[in-house]
This record gives sequence, C-alpha cells and structure tokens, in this order.
Amino acid sequence: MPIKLAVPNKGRLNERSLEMLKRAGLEIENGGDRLLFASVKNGNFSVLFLRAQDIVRFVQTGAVDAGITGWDLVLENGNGVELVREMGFGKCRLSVAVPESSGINSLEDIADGSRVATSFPNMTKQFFESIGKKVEIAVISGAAEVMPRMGVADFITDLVSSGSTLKSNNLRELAVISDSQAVLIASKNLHSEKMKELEELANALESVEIAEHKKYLMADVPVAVLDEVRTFLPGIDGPTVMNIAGRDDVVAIHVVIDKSQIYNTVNKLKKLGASGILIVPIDRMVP
Ligand SMILES: Nc1ncnc2c1ncn2[C@@H]1O[C@H](COP(=O)(O)OP(=O)(O)OP(=O)(O)O)[C@@H](O)[C@H]1O
Ligand SMILES: O=P(O)(O)OC[C@H]1O[C@H](OP(=O)(O)OP(=O)(O)O)[C@H](O)[C@@H]1O
Ligand SMILES: [Mg+2]
Repeated sequence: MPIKLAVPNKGRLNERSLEMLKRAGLEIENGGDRLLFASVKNGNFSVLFLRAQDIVRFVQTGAVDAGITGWDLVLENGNGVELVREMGFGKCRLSVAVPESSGINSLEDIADGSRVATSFPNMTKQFFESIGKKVEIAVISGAAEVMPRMGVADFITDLVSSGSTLKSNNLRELAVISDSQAVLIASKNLHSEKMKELEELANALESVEIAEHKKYLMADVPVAVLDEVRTFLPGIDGPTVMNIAGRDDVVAIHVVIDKSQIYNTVNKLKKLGASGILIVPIDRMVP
C-alpha cells in the first residue's frame, strides 16, 4: 500500500510543498491545478491535494498517513499527530494585534471582557487563560484584520509574516502567541514500514533544504595563487583541485559554497587571475 501524503491544494503552502517534494526526488505526475489526486512515479507514495486546515484532521483520523501543513494549524486543531520534520518555509507567527489608536501598549492594558476576533479560537483561548485575562472570542474564518474597524472586535489574533497586512489596517503587533512554519506530520500509530519510508522522505527533504543555501563553484585558477585561494575557500582541505590536460600553470577548482559568500569570493578569485568561473545550483546535498 502506498503512503497517502496530503499536500495543500492552494494557498501559501501549495507551491513550495510541491517544489520541495519534486526536488527531493518524488516524480509527482500531473500535480497541476485543481487536481485532487496524483500518483508518484517513483517512491511508494500517492499525493492528495486538500485544504491545509483539513490536512491536520485527516492525518489525525488516519484518513491519510501524512501531510504537509502549517504548524499553527496543528497547534490549533491537532492533538495526536506526529511531527516528522519542519519544512523551513511558510514561516509566520500567530500574534495579538491591536488598533494603533486603542491606547493598548501591553497585554496588561487589555481589559477583561474585551472582544477578540480570530480564526484560531483554541490557541487564543489558551493564551489568554494562561495570562489570566478573560476575553470574549469571536470566531471568524478569515479577514480578521478588518474586524476592529467594523466594530465587531476590540482586537485580533492572526498570522503575521511581513507585518504589512497589519500595517495597512492600522494595527500594531502586541505579542507573539506562537511561531509557525510548514511541517511534515504523520498519523500516530503509523505502521513502522510506512514510518521508515516517511523518514527517508524527511531525509531527502533535509538534503534539499541544505542545498538551498549552497552553490557549486568552478573556476580555473593559476597554480601560483592556489595557496592564497585555499585561505578563503571552504571545505575541509579547501576546494577540490584538478589538473587541466596540457596546462601546468592553471588548475581547475570545484567547491560547494554558501550563497552569501558568492559575491565576495568571485571578486577575490577574479583579482587573483581566475577565469572560467561557473556558479551552478545544487539540487540536493546528502550528508
Ligand atoms: N503571511 C504568511 N506567511 C507565511 N506563511 C503563512 C502566511 N499566512 C499563512 N501562512 C501559512 O499557510 C497556512 C495556510 O494559509 P493559507 O492562507 O494558504 O490558507 P487559508 O487561508 O488558511 O485557507 P484557504 O486558502 O484554503 O481558505 C497557514 O496556516 C500558515 O501556516
Ligand atoms: O504579515 P503579512 O506578510 O502581511 O501576512 C499576513 C497575512 O497573510 C495571511 O493571509 P493571506 O494573505 O494568506 O490571505 P487569506 O486571508 O486569504 O488567507 C494572514 O492571514 C494575514 O492576513
Ligand atoms: Mg491565509
């Protein structure tokens, strides 16, 4: 039986989830728009496209074996699922936000009996109980940011990433309830065979994530400056150095390098007389 893996069918997490799975090596067939189901050519998986919120419930009940969704949704709706891996994207936070004009500058300023609009009632209730505040929760399914202006609520809790939605609605972030990112989750009591395969997928995803921050750099370098090149290029013994047929004054170097180092490294190499500098992406780095 293939592992039933649920992926968000639209929204913030859809594209990156599919991209990461593909880069991890799963060949998802026809994983296009509006599709509800796709088979995977290699690997023992079938992919189902569901709403991010529903994925938590379906993993919980065992209707699917595993899924990619937001950690915020797991905290809100999902006891009884297993965290397999943080995915490193979809980073945001569930925060308390108040109207700029409210005069509320800290959590202490929130009066008992205040109304909070949110699509995260469970986490919101738990948070305010933990700080000993009695608030009334108005549950909405989206667009929390407009609720204070409509007079439906005094403040909100909602997901924040860049903060620009809050800003454009004249709201100020007061406190973070929880950080979140996309996660790979599995049903508890998943058969050990399936869990093993899922861990292999998690390892493949890890190799994708590591590679994401790296590039592969190749260059032809004069032998005379090789020692100097070694002082600023990474690797245990510096770069891999290869002879070029018919040349004894120049060698080829290959090295895996952090993206952030590319700019400076290329400049230094050029100054030292390097030529034929190539920088190429790496799909995966398997440790
Ligand atoms: N601004 C953001 N930046 C990063 N990640 C976010 C952001 N907003 C939401 N997310 C993540 O994406 C998940 C899904 O949110 P998304 O907006 O795609 O769907 P939704 O609005 O909850 O549902 P739907 O679009 O299916 O009605 C959230 O639970 C959260 O983990
Ligand atoms: O801090 P920011 O970068 O502005 O992001 C925060 C916004 O992103 C999410 O909504 P989304 O854009 O997914 O729209 P939705 O309400 O349709 O889910 C979230 O509900 C906030 O409204
Ligand atoms: Mg959203």
